[in-house]
Amino acid sequence: MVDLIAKPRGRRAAGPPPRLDALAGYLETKPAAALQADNISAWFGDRKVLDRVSLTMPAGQVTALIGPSGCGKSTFLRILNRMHELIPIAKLSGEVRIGNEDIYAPGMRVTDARKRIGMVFQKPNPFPAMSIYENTISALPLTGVKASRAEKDFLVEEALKKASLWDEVKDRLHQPGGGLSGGQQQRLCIARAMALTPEILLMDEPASALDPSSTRRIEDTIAELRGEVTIVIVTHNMQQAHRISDQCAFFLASHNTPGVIVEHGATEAIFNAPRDQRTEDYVNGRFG
Ligand SMILES: Nc1ncnc2c1ncn2[C@@H]1O[C@H](COP(=O)(O)OP(=O)(O)OP(=O)(O)O)[C@@H](O)[C@H]1O
Repeated sequence: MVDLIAKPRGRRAAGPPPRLDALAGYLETKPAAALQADNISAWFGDRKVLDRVSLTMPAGQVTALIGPSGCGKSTFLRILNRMHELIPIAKLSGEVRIGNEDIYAPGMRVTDARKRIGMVFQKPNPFPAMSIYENTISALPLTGVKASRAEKDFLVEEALKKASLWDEVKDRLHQPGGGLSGGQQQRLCIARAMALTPEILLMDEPASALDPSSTRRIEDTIAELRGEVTIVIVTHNMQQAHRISDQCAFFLASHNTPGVIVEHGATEAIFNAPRDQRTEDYVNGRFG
């Protein structure tokens, strides 16, 4: 019997926790992992949209991918969790590693990569008729874990707390996820991703469909998750990139050439002392 209480990770639910034997391997300490992309090129059919992009996304940090529309940010993000390969005409070359593990290695199953790399999309996409509770743990079957009711209760509370949603929904966990506001639905999607205890969380413009106060809640949630999970976020909002990220990568695809990273580095340097004129122009809103 494994007692998980001895090895907590993140914030824990209040009250006496249940024994969590079924979740032992699941909840055990998994520190945030670095993500490394090397020489990533991508195509849709014959059209090359990314050209030899390399980027280190340090463990526990927030990396923002910025750049004008169509320069390949979302494509790059989808390559990081093997979603690109779902598109029939899509191809790619290069390597993506979590720690030392190549997520495209022949032995690595897509589901294994997805368990370690959560994703949140631009439009909140909870299952609308499914309860908040069931939404939160809807990806649990992917893990093969057979959790007891008490274990599920624990996991739901834990994940909703990580997504800063618990206090707002704890009294209506069995109501439909579709009944939440847009911002709450997006935090439910973050909870659903965090319920898989990922090492990496990818976010594709997670606040672009939300009002300013919901956007702020998402940013606060990202700040809370920093350190516990490695976050890679695509955003068009330069103030947001500045507020929430530790480092930025500026993507650009000029004159129908494939997207490249023009410059990357610490967020303060990208905003206050960029090396490339194009970066300076972009972060100051002169194009894009
Ligand atoms: N499914 C697809 N089929 C064909 N081409 C695609 C597909 N998805 C994206 N593209 C093309 O790949 C290029 C990069 O698109 P991508 O969505 O990655 O850019 P982006 O920087 O994320 O843009 P945005 O900021 O507007 O979301 C674009 O030229 C786009 O038209």
